Amino acid sequence: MTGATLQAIRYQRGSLDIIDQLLLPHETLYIPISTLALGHDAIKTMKVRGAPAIAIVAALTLAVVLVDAATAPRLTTSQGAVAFIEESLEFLKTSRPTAVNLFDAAHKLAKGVREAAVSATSGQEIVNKYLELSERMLEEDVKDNMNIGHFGAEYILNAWKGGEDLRVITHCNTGSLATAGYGTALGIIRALAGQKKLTHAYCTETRPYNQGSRLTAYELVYENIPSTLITDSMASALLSQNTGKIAAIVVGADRVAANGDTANKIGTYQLAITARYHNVPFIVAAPSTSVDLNIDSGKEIHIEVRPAVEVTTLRGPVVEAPSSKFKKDVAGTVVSETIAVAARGIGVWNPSFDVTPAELISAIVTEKGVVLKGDGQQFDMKTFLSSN
Ligand SMILES: CSC[C@@H](O)[C@@H](O)C(=O)COP(=O)(O)O
Repeated sequence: MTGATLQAIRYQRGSLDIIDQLLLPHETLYIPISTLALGHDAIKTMKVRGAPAIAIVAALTLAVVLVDAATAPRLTTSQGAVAFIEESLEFLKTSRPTAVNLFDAAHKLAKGVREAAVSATSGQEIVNKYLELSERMLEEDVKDNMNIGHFGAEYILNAWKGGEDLRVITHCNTGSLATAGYGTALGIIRALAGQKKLTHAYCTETRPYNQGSRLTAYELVYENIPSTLITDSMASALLSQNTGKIAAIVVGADRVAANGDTANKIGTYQLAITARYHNVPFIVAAPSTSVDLNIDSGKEIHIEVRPAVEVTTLRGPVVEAPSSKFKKDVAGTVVSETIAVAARGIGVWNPSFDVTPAELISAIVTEKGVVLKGDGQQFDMKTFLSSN
């Protein structure tokens, strides 16, 4: 392990840079996010992605904009500043619909500045409050992930009866690139590897956007964690050929309903089904900011449907080459190559997420601890979160 994890988000007061994840794994390029439009576009086009990272980039985009515009007439009064913050957050919320973290962060930030406005005498006080709240979110996400890593590793090790050879499978990307740092499901893998308890991690390619092969594989290689890439369709074969060696399938979440139903990257549901068939624990790792207590079940989750081009092509730079060899557009921005992999004219369905029923989930690991099913074989996220 290298010790230092990748930093997808670089922030200091007044400036925000993110790794352009569309260029990974071939190019690690930080791009500045200095306006609401750039922040919105970075989330919508998936230059940054992953539920916690989306929320933090949205929150910090507005922090940067507020520092830049601190002397604007609109921000001089506390009411003007609150109105600007609320409008900006509403705009940022339209970037992607499924991960609840964005909505949770926007709600908490708007509530925080509204409360501050009761006694504030200037717009600057409101801006300062916003900066304090949004910067705290960045710090807390890393801490939360480390706790998820700790609790998840402990849960897997306690449940594992298979001896020294402990392997896990993960899906999509839930690591440093998807969060403020360390990661959720990948944080658990990181914690197991750090304790020298992990023999091997398998990551799925995660079509159509390939977060697994492009991002998770990159993080696993970067961290020197013994690992193997499989295509999504190989998971059942892997489980059947490694009976007694796979300790768990560990995934992240974009939204967990009050009953534990979990929306996560498309393909998660079929992994949960195969985990049940092969009697392997299926573990969801997510911060409490991914839990949506406003919805009783996964039926209420809005699933984002993304452009057909993600399915009909393989995106991303196609050759490993120094940045000078990448195509650039007129503005000098690196442009990804695209390879068509489908017959022209075919119809496409591209839901970005699916919902795994709570019934198929063994445990939900949060920063507050591990949520297990009660006597009725059901999760009660509300009771767990209010009592921990
Ligand atoms: C810690 S990230 C958890 C999830 O957000 C992750 O598994 C996922 O589904 C990401 O989807 P993406 O479409 O890449 O934003």
